[in-house]
Amino acid sequence: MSSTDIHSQKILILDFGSQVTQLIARRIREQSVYCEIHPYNMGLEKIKAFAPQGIILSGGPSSVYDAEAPHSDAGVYELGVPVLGICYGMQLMTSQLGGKVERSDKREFGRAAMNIDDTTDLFSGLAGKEEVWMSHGDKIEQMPKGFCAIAHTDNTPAAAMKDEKRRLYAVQFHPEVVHTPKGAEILGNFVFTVCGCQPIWTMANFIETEIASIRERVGKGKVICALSGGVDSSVVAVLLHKAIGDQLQCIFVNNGLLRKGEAEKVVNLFTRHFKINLDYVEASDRFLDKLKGITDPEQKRKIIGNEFIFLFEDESKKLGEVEWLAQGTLYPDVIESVSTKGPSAVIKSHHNVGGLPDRMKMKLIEPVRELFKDEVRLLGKELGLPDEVIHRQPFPGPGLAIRCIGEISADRLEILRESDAIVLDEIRKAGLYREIWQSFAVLLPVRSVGVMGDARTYDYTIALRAVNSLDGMTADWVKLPYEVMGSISSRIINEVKGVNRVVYDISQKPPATIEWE
Ligand SMILES: Nc1ncnc2c1ncn2[C@@H]1O[C@H](COP(=O)(O)OP(=O)(O)OP(=O)(O)O)[C@@H](O)[C@H]1O
Ligand SMILES: O=c1[nH]c(=O)c2[nH+]cn([C@@H]3O[C@H](COP(=O)(O)O)[C@@H](O)[C@H]3O)c2[nH]1
Ligand SMILES: NC(=O)CC[C@H](N)C(=O)O
Ligand SMILES: [Mg+2]
Repeated sequence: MSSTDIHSQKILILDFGSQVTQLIARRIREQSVYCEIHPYNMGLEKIKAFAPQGIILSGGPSSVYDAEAPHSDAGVYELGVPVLGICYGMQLMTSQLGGKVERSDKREFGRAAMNIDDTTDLFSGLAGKEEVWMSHGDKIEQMPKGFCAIAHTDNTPAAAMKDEKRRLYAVQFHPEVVHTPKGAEILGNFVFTVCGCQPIWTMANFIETEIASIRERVGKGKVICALSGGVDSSVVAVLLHKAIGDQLQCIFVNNGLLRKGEAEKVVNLFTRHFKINLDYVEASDRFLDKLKGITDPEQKRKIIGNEFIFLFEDESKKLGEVEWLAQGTLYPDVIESVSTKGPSAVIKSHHNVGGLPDRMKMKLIEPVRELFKDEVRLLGKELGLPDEVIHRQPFPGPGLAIRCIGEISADRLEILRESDAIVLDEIRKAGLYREIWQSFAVLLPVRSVGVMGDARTYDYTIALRAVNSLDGMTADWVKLPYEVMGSISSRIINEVKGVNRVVYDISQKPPATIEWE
């Protein structure tokens, strides 16, 4: 093991269903302290076993006085570990420790000016007045015994409170959102000053620890990694290669649904630059044959997902006994599967190599399952991956199939692939590529009339989609400059045979989704 055990210090966040709980984790990790989010009802024994240096109770939509209000084990206040309650977390702490919470007649939503009455610990280094973000309709009517207010607003006499002896702290505002400019400092004060953590959770330490743990688990065994050239699987591949060298076998599948030039780029980078064992599997016909005549989006997704599985089974048989499968599972995937919100409706079956291990009976290696996307990007940088890969916009596993609305054929895919290349080229030229979460073309089955060189055309329509998002869960369309839209449109219509019209998709997610299928 490495000299610094990066998990020796950690903060536990108990989630009460706030939309911004993930941001608490982000703000703490950014300060090089490890933390994990768990559901609010995590048992006390489990909490003790986790051995956190501090516990944070998140916000949430409920009111503590409701019959159904979520409660965590009140034993958390007796562990001798500092606790910070945020919004609902403050209200819960108040009610569990004998104070009073009531519905307020003056709700506070948005920015508020907060007067700080005590700058010794939680607000150390802050001015007398700071801007904070409030979002609550309940208020602390009476603080529990032992507590004193350490900040107030015009509306809220106890905007923050503490019981210094028991090291219990609470804030009514949200320090985790950017609209609280000093929020990160406040969380830093809690983590460093109150909990006594050290900033040891760095990417360099992370790599060292992961490499040691991968070596220990895998021994002399072989590992297969499905590599798409996207950030997640690329980072996993390079990390594994550092740990176990030639015991790693990557598999890259050309399913005929890739973007222009993609296959060449991926193969080049990994075989020439990183010298990683890479099986390039040309499977375009196999996928496109199965997709012939299929127009239903879910059917397309299922066919592609299944075909990936069959193909990996075939490939792994060729490699003999392979015990391990590496995946690029990220932390949001993990959090979502344990969220307090309960099972959500299936909107789309995301093609998922996650279906693979059960059937193949392989054991999983998921080195980035603790990380957020931008942390994976930092890791990629630390591992020496080129910027081009690190900042690549996400590309879905089913690829162009779910952007080719209606029937998929080699001809229609070619129209889409060429149009997509133009979109990305123009977006890059305008210097917008990195600022945008995803930008791409969608080929519609709609044909319309045009006139080109005095002749009538009856051709397809391309929809242009560009969205910004933090995590793909919600998204907004990008206000692209008119000139950029103009040049994309005229280049596609002029250069791609079969298209005579370009439209721009101006829908948000929700209610729309990012991909059209
Ligand atoms: N063409 C492919 N060949 C081999 N594996 C693939 C291919 N496409 C997808 N996969 C596998 O499916 C996983 C999920 O794809 P996903 O798009 O979510 O992640 P990614 O491609 O690694 O990163 P990004 O989200 O940035 O595109 C990948 O990590 C990879 O293991
Ligand atoms: O690996 C993937 N396999 C899939 O089947 C898949 N479907 C959507 N996406 C990506 O997920 C994000 C959200 O997409 P939607 O708003 O369309 O659901 C966006 O970033 C999409 O590109 C996928 N990624
Ligand atoms: N953001 C929150 O945690 C809100 C908590 C509580 N429901 C209130 O409105 O006061
Ligand atoms: Mg991808």
